Amino acid sequence: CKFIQSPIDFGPPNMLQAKNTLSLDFGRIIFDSPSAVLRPQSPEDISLLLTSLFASSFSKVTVAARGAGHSIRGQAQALDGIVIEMDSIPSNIYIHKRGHDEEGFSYADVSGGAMWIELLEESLKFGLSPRSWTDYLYLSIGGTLSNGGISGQTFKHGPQISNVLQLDVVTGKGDLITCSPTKSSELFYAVLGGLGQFGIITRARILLQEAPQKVKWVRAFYDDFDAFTMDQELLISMPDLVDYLEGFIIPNEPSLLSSSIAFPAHLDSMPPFLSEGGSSKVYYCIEFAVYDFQVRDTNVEQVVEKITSQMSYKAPFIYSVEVSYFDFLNRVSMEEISLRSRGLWEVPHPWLNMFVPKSGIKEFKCLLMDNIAVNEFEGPILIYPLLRDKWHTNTSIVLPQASTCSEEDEQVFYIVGVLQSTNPASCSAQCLDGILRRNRRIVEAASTEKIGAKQYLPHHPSLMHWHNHFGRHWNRFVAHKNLFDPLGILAPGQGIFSRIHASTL
Ligand SMILES: Cc1cc2nc3c(=O)[nH]c(=O)nc-3n(C[C@H](O)[C@H](O)[C@H](O)COP(=O)(O)OP(=O)(O)OC[C@H]3O[C@@H](n4cnc5c(N)ncnc54)[C@H](O)[C@@H]3O)c2cc1C
Repeated sequence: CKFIQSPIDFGPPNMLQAKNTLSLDFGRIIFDSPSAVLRPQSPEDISLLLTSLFASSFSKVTVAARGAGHSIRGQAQALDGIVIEMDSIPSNIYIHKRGHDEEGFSYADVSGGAMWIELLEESLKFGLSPRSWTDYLYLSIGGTLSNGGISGQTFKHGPQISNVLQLDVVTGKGDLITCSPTKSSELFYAVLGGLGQFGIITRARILLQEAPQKVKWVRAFYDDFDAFTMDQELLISMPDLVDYLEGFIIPNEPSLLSSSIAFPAHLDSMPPFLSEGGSSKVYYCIEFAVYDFQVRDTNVEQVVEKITSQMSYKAPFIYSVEVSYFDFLNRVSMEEISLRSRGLWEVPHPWLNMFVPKSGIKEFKCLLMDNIAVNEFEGPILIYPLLRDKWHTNTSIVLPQASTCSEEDEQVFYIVGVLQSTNPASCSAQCLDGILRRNRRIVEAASTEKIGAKQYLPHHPSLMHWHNHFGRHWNRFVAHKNLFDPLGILAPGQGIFSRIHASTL
């Protein structure tokens, strides 16, 4: 890249000509090109840029922080604006291991642009690890904290945004602020799950725990949805025994095989996907794990036996393997390698993720299955329960409102991830557009009071839809925008707020 004249005449020095890759993301659906890219060397570079833009009366330049660019709908893009490549700031991982007679926690200080895989590798050197994960580790710290960060540990430890002790943030005014639950707490909670709207995370302090050596990883199959969800809810009621819980809908055999690449068990005696009458059958799979700390006096086999003896899976279809903790957490990278080798990684991904109240999960499943072509569906469909009290209500993330039922039922809601890939060889632009329209129909139908679902990693077509998405939290979200990024400079790719001139304030 060559240095070019920056779109503002007083910006920091590392402003470069935008590269084509900056208009690309994992979704490959939106391709908005910026005018320039900033590769900061420090948070101060970011602060200088935003201070300059904020002070400029007539600038309409927007700024998007880009972590790993694994968004689906252009959320880290900035049309004609500036993209900040967060990985250009050194990862600077500092691990604090709590001493035996010391109060407090072990934690890691890490740059916002570092990837979770880097943090895992570094913390393991100290026998430590973050508690809460995403399934895929090549995502940036700042990117997932701007959304939520969920995986099979979330029922036990909460999402990644519940496992942060402190943040350094550059606001849309250019102020560089250290915040925590007790210091500048409004900014701290606003930024967590805040879709990049209030500030750029340049450093995060992440809670760590002792890392296990090994993991016992179990998969059990069901052909009955009620039995499947009942067992999932049973497992999340046993956090002393279970360390991780997820689940899948398996629409067809290739879907099972492609989601089993990292699971080194022989699945040769799988249940048949065609019923005797010739119609296709759908299965459900619970995936749970028990961590093996080895040094502790626990027999992991006995723990697994205690759990499985209470489950109602379709016998004999249960499989278990033992893998290292690192391989378990990094399991999706094996799928990435396989998909890349078949040219199926860098393809459009019309993904849809929804939080669904327990009271509406069966109806949502029927809505989904009525709308997808079961035989042709490519990619996993994740579905697993989460517990509401593991999420701080002050953060910006939107959870579903439970409409009816008892207090106990309101505690549980599900994440459903429809993680579809489309192969351009068999799915044209028109076909992709059809899937996006279908997803929108599902969102509309599931957002009614009857199901009461909310999108995770949301994308909405209009301000009115965003208003509905946030519901009773909309006013708080707008108030935070006015406080921390009043000119609407940050994260334009989310499509929530418009950029305004300082002169119109
Ligand atoms: C293969 C794959 C697997 C995934 N698995 C999971 C999963 O298991 N659980 C889960 O919760 N999510 C998952 N995701 C979704 C993922 O968490 C989000 O897409 C996340 O935003 C990706 O992080 P990123 O670094 O790529 O963010 P980007 O796409 O770079 O950015 C996302 C948004 O955050 C903003 N942003 C980026 N960095 C910062 C920062 N430092 N400060 C403030 N704002 C910032 C951007 O401007 C943008 O608006 C997965 C995505 C993929 C592609």
